[in-house]
Amino acid sequence: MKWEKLLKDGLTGPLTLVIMDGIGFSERREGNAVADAHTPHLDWLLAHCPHGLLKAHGTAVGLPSDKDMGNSEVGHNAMGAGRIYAQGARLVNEAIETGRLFQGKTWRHLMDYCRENNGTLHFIGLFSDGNVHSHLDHLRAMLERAALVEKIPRGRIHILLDGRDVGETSALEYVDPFEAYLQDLNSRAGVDYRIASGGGRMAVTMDRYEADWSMVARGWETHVAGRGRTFRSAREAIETYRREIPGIIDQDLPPFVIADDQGPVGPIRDGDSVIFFNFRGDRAIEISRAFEEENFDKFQRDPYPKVAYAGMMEYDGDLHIPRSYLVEPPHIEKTVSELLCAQGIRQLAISETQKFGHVTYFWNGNRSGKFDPELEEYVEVPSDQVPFEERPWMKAAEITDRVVEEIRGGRFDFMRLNFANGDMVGHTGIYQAAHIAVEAVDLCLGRIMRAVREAGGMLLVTADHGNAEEMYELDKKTGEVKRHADGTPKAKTSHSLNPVWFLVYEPSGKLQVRFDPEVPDPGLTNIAATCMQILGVKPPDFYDPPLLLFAAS
Ligand SMILES: O=C(O)[C@@H](CO)OP(=O)(O)O
Ligand SMILES: [Mn+2]
Ligand SMILES: [Mn+2]
Repeated sequence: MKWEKLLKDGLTGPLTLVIMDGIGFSERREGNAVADAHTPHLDWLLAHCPHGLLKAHGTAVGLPSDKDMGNSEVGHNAMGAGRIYAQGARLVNEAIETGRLFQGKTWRHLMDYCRENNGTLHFIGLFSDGNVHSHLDHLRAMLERAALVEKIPRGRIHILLDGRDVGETSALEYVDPFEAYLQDLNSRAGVDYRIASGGGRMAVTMDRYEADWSMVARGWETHVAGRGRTFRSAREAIETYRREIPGIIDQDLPPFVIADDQGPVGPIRDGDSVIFFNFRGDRAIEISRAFEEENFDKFQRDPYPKVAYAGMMEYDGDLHIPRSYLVEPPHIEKTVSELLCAQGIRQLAISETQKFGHVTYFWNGNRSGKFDPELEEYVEVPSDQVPFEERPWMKAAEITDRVVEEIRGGRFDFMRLNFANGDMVGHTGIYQAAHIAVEAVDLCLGRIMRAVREAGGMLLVTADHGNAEEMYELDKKTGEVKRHADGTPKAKTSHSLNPVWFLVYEPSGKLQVRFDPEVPDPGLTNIAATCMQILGVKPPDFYDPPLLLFAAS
């Protein structure tokens, strides 16, 4: 029993932290699947328990500006690290602005390799300015450098269409200006740079947590082999697929290969250099492994060209994936799990596949290993392999089964879990499904509340960023809901800028919990110290302060 502090305060059960992925708070009712859903448990907590709102986007989570929405990586990093770290988006900006990116040995090697082999320079990555996984400004800065300064004669760009961090059918708003930009660059620099292949980010290449390797295999066929349905241009591919598959949104667009009279314009061959320009790791690890691992058994790589490969960042600091990268990632040290392990606190982390790495790898500062296998258990419930609007309940019930069992069993002092529903279903843009997703989470919350009450433990409920509470596009200037010509609202598939709840359920009432009004600008980074405080471990001074006060302490 490690809950000495909890016991002293009169608690007899563990501390449980529920992260409702993508369930933020907004006062707006229209398009708000959280406010609209039947959520008696959330409502009860809001009516009877101490609660407050936390900042979960922008500079509060280490992003370049407050115009940047939150996301799972930065949200879980912030929760687990207890303080703000400058995140990938910001670090890449700085590396480009100072020119450091182009002076490093990785960039030099990529340039030399394709120059010496008379090879082509390839870029693969998420093609938008969403700033969650990538930013087009980074791509353009590298293209410019390669063309004008390095004078690499041939460049090929493999574009993963977004529609998940930006408007759901916005692909052409990126493709058209980019084609014009390439044309201008080609004539200014006397080079031949072209879009070579692509596809929706949920159809090819950007799988995560090994949920579906076939996505990466399809990406390999498309970008590397140059095999697949061919089109004259990316625009033609997008327009054709939209016509053929009514209602399709960008993230799901099938793969396409660009070909001219000579055939595919940009398969990847021996002697080429390849840059995967996403800075975020989860969806970049599998394709990086496919390029780098000699012995690779996830799919047949045909062909497997000999190339110089680099990622924008190191995506996994434990496993060192990829071996070469352009920008140092944030070095997140002394995360809360590590500090709690040092005090012998037994911890469970659990989610389903889609968010498993979020409560482990992201929470632990982008590390895939455990700090102390004796004290920690990580549980992954396999996710369904279906479009999530078809099963909006996802694996919430299975996660809850295990959590309830562990609350009763008393094997852990601290448990953290992530419910994927609000986010994964929110990203589909399908309102009815998001509504059901939120209700599924609330139903499970009720079960966890009961278990916590019976065990005499304590429960914290929060989220990593918003999504399901804002399911319609809003006009940036007027704040009004955007509409199609027929008057129906335009679906929004991305995260939001909204804050998230922090709810405290201490059913015994013995702790007399209240929020500390002195805490300035409460945000996700305050959660780590709050958990430590409840568990009786003094948070370090470099953590942002705990949120709560206890009359009993
Ligand atoms: O699906 C993802 O990769 C992102 C959105 O780009 O969502 P989250 O940050 O919630 O994982
Ligand atoms: Mn998330
Ligand atoms: Mn998301």
